[in-house]
Amino acid sequence: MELSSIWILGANGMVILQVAVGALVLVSWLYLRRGRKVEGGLKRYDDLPGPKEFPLIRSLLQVFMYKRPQIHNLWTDMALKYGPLYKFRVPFKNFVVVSDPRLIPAVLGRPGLPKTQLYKMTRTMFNPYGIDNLFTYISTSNPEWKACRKAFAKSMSPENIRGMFPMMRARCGWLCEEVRKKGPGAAVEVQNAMQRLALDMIMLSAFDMDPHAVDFQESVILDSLHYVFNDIFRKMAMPWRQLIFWAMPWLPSARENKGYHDRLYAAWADICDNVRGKGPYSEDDNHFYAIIGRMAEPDTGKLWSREKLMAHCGGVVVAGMDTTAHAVSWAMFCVATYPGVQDRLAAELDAAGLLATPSNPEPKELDFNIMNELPVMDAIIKESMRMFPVGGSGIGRYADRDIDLGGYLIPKGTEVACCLHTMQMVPWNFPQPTRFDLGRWLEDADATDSAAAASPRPESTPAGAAEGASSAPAQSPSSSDGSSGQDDPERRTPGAEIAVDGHVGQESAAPKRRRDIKDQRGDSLTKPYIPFSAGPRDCLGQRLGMTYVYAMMVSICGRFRLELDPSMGGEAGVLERQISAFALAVDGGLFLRFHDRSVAPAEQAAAPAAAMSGLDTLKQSAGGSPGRPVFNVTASAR
Ligand code: HEM
Repeated sequence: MELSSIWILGANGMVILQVAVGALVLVSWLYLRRGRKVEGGLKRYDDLPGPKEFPLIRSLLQVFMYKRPQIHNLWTDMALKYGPLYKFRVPFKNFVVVSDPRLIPAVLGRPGLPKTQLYKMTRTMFNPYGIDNLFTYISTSNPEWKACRKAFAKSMSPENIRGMFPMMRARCGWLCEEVRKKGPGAAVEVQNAMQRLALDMIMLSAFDMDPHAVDFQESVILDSLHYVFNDIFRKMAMPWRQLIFWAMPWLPSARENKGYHDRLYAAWADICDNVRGKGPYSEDDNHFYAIIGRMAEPDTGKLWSREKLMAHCGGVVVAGMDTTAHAVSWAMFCVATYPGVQDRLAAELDAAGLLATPSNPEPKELDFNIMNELPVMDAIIKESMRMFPVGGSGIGRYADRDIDLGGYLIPKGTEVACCLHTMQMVPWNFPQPTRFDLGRWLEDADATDSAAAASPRPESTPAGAAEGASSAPAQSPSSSDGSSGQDDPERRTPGAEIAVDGHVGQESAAPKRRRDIKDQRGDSLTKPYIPFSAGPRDCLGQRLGMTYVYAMMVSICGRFRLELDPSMGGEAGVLERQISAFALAVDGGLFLRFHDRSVAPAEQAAAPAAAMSGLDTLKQSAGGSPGRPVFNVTASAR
């Protein structure tokens, strides 16, 4: 203000002016604040941070401009920018994306939120009648979901899984023999190979049926599933696709679509007939096929219809097969790629007698209990499931009422994404999240030696972190919990009798699991490590799945030294080709070279390069997204 004005106003006038300005500022602030509050003292959804919006299309442009199949990376990149709770709007749909573990109970806990209706679209994978299965029931208040969940859980007891273990071991050994036959250094598309192994294991475990997928027979299930997965994603993006097929069934694409679906339904129906054929079952038979074969309608007491059985049998196969296969594939990728990891693992397996060498070509037979004594393996599996959670862009929930999330009123109808990848790959939950760091899971400091920088993504802390509860969640070092009881970290590792600080019988310098895993208990739903999801809809088969993963990893890593095939373009090439399909996968296949540890390096060098055959993948020629593997074993080499 100029001196002349002071002179005009005088000293008192200046004071009055200052008070007036101050009052104006205060009143405006109070007014604005009042405008931002809604009933109950909550802030408005509109006030959440989030990406730029345009008229009509809102943030749709960001989705199209992003590498579309990498939706998990889009969620994570935005979380790095907008914080642990942000909004994302496209025409007719409002989203919030949550990566603050303290908000998990409100989303995934009890009562939590129902699943998004998108899950219903996966029903076409299992039957043409729109019948639900455990995975597609929307609400936990549905009595059918409750009854199934309770009944099926009995088949996942540690005793049952222990009983299945010899089968798992044999099947893993069988796969290793097939790979050995290819010769030293064979390049194997591991996603396909692990799907074959996992399909055999889940079919044998659940139904006592042997699809012989590891010996590379044609598999209708694998062949059709790939097409059907893609079809579901396409229908989500283009809802009119179904209408076109329905209205014009003579179109070649419509006929192809029907053909794939019909073949898959026939496979599920075959399983149902097998289940029925083995019955009737006694009440104390807790095999999965017996439990499902006894399931009856509560009102009539009649056994489930064939159609309903189809929905549930197919559901278990798909839920168990694809997840397990991709979890193992990612773990193998980590072993092959991150420096020092393979050597540490080899030392641990060697000490346990589980490593093949030229002088000891057949390692000790894998024992169910020994898996609890391999902390490095344990850490590798956990860390790979942190960085590459197969449920990548899930978990989708839906606000069926107005809810309070982190102090914001989220209106009814909002889609609530609890993206596992985001939750596990942001620095406020895991410091240096793109670093493959065994030290997160082991007590010894050396573990961090086997870490490596992994991703081109910046590791910034959130700029626009939502106010209130979501700005800086507690860091969590290690394993998750959930509410089903199965995912207690101690029990999730195979075998009920895990030694948490275990590595029994080794000298004190040996690595140990972190003791603080125990501290996680009692606070189960607020940990950011949730590769099996959390709460009442967490993974029913996580104990079984982890046992598969351990058995596969120990068998394969004990017999082969893994190397990322040069055609993959190194770690960056693989990360670039990640896609959020039904599970987090590598587009076009993940090729690793398998070097037989029982063959001396000099002999390996002299041996002819392996011809790739049944273990390979081809580019999908029709129906699927280009570059995705097909599972046709008759396919020739890439
Ligand atoms: C390493 C292996 C596995 C991983 C990482 C995994 C992960 C998951 C995740 C993240 C979910 C929650 C999905 C969602 O809400 O969208 C889930 C659900 C489920 N999983 Fe798994 N899974 C694995 C193995 C298995 C196996 C072997 C089985 C079967 C026998 C199985 C059966 C199920 C079922 C039935 C559900 C739905 C449960 C419900 O909604 O009540 N999973 N799994």
